[in-house]
Amino acid sequence: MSAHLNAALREGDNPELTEERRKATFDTRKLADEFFGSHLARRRREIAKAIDAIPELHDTKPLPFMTREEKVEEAARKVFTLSKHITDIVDLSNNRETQSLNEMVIGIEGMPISLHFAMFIPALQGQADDEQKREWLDRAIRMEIIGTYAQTELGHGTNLRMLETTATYDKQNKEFILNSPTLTSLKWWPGNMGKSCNYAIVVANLIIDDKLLGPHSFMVQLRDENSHETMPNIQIGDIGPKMAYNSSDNGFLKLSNLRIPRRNMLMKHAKVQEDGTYKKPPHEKLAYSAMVHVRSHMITQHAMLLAYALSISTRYSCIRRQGYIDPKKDEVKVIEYQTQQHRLFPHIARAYAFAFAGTESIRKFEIMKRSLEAGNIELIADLHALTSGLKAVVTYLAGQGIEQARQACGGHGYSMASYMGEIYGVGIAGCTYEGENLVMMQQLGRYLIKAVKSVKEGKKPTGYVAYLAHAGQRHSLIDCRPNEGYAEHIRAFEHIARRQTFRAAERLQKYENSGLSTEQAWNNCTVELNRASRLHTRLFIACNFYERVLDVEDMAVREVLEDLLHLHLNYELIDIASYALEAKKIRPNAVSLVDSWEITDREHRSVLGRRDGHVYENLFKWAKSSDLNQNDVLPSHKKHLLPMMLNARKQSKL
Ligand SMILES: CCCCCCCCC/C=C/C(=O)SCCNC(=O)CCNC(=O)[C@H](O)C(C)(C)COP(=O)(O)OP(=O)(O)OC[C@H]1O[C@@H](n2cnc3c(N)ncnc32)[C@H](O)[C@@H]1OP(=O)(O)O
Ligand SMILES: Cc1cc2nc3c(=O)[nH]c(=O)nc-3n(C[C@H](O)[C@H](O)[C@H](O)COP(=O)(O)OP(=O)(O)OC[C@H]3O[C@@H](n4cnc5c(N)ncnc54)[C@H](O)[C@@H]3O)c2cc1C
Repeated sequence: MSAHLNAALREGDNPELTEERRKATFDTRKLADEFFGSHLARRRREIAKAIDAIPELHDTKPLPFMTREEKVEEAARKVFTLSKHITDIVDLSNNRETQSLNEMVIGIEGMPISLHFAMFIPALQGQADDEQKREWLDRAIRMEIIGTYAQTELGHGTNLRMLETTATYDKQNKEFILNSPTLTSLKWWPGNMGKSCNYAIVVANLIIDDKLLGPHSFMVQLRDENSHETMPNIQIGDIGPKMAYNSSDNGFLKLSNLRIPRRNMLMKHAKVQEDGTYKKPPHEKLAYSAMVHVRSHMITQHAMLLAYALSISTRYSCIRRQGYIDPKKDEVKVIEYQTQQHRLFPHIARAYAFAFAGTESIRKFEIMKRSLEAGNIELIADLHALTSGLKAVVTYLAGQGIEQARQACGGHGYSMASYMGEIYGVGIAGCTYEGENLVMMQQLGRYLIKAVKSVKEGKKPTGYVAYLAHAGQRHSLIDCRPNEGYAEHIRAFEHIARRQTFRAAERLQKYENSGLSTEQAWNNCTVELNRASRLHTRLFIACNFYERVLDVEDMAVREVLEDLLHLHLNYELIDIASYALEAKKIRPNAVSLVDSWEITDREHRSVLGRRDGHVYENLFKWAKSSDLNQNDVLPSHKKHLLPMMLNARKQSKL
């Protein structure tokens, strides 16, 4: 078959999909280059090819058929196999390459070293001093040790000021005594802490001479490096099955006056001298750096989860024929229904918008990290505000999009053969971890209120809040391209976001003037404030999408991205209205838009989303491979239900 715009075109595919792919108006590889960045797009193809050639990296059976224990073992088996090949396949220092490898081989259900790479190593990089990096970071990168990040407790996850785990400095012995004083102080949730990790960075309240100094990070050995048995003064275990992520052993940890050397407190920022002298960090929140790191990387990850769901659903919508538009003709592909298009296409636009926003948030994080290395803490507040809002808005909207994509698949979308249940379960976990969304929105709310206050003092706001300036001084976020198409949409968006932020600020001021305490006044308007934070963040996403599209050189790719941008801006602005015209324009490119994500069957693990479109025959094959079908009569049936029925028949004959 001649080289085609849609690189997914293959001999032998379901003709329904082939027909769709022939409609492509752009080169899907060029769009993949825009979505991932050309380097990562190329590397993902190379990684996928490398994995194809290593059978022991493939799923031994579909994950949904595995028990929890089998899942944990399968993930561990693959991690072990990967450790023998990983340096031939990826650049270990490239977070997005390792993330792609992880998602293609292990999948999204978690694995014994996900927290190791997601938080343990970043926390060491951000908070260990040079000597501590030499002692632990190098070993962690070589995977000689496996770590996690243990901050959340049974009783507290959001309110870090109230964490109960204590780290009391014993000057005499130059040691910290770590203790879980209450049941609610048990560390609870940390990924891979139950069974897999042998180290953890434990966040505990530092106490020196009875003075409480707040949360600090401590390196704690959980298990013997050789026997992997639990260390003395430690009780540890798995917290049990979750809604999803069940290849991960999220754990609990009880510390009983465990003694660790003074040098086990991470001392890049805050320090404790041998005599107990405490040196404050240059910024109190530097200890929170690992969370900001994950939040800045979650945006692209959740854009990818949304892309998984939409790839599955859009391809399936083009092979599924159901019902008629013209009763005199054949049953139509469900993608032809306006309602199906409005269910999918705005979320396809969002997946691109979120991916572009995510690239920007990672870029901003790297800039902040470099300026921090140079001793400059100025960018911390801006990045915290940006990543708090993006993490909350993108995880929530991506979750909504995944669920719409599932529903668009009808009954088969509800089968785990679609894999949608897992994608959704992992997607919405992001609404909770790394800071519950409504709480993170309030962090951005604080930032916006401060911006309004400075505008009212006559100062000119800059950066992402420039649009809050008074008319006349007003700066639009798209000032560098004021007259391009859609600029009016952006200005309308800025107007709505500005109005909401000032409305929330005025309401806060009114409550404060009425004599309410700051906290009470704040609580009374958090709904308005969160609305302002949501609009501010969605404005950022829209502006970033606008800028990215206008930078695209390939005209065919730029045209389809402009179609998506137009749909996105209208959808965002009206929020619920549908735009048939735009949807029609996108319709011919629907499959090619999702093919451009180049998500392999191995990666999305969905029978419905198969690239070749051969769904029904494979759905039946999938069902037949269920464990439950291995015996004609289930052993458990023989043990329980059969005797029950035989007894019932005996009884009825008496
Ligand atoms: C799919 C693949 C998956 C890939 C795998 C991913 C796996 C991930 C697994 C999950 C891991 C976890 O969940 S780890 C645990 C995650 N936990 C969390 O995120 C906890 C969330 N809670 C918090 O972060 C905090 O409690 C927070 C809500 C910010 C409130 O903290 P405080 O009370 O200390 O601070 P506040 O009083 O609110 O604010 C005081 C000032 O500090 C600033 N401030 C607060 N936090 C800041 C920060 N991080 N950086 C900079 N500045 C900060 C505020 O802006 C204020 O500035 P001013 O306004 O100027 O005063
Ligand atoms: C899959 C998964 C993996 C995780 N992995 C880790 C890990 O590796 N390491 C780790 O340390 N933790 C981990 N966590 C824990 C996670 O970080 C916390 O669950 C999260 O921070 C939320 O805190 P919480 O559970 O205390 O929720 P809560 O704060 O109890 O939330 C309950 C409700 O209270 C509301 N609420 C709380 N405070 C406020 C407020 N100030 N204003 C308004 N509303 C408020 C919330 O919005 C929410 O609606 C993980 C969690 C999950 C689900």
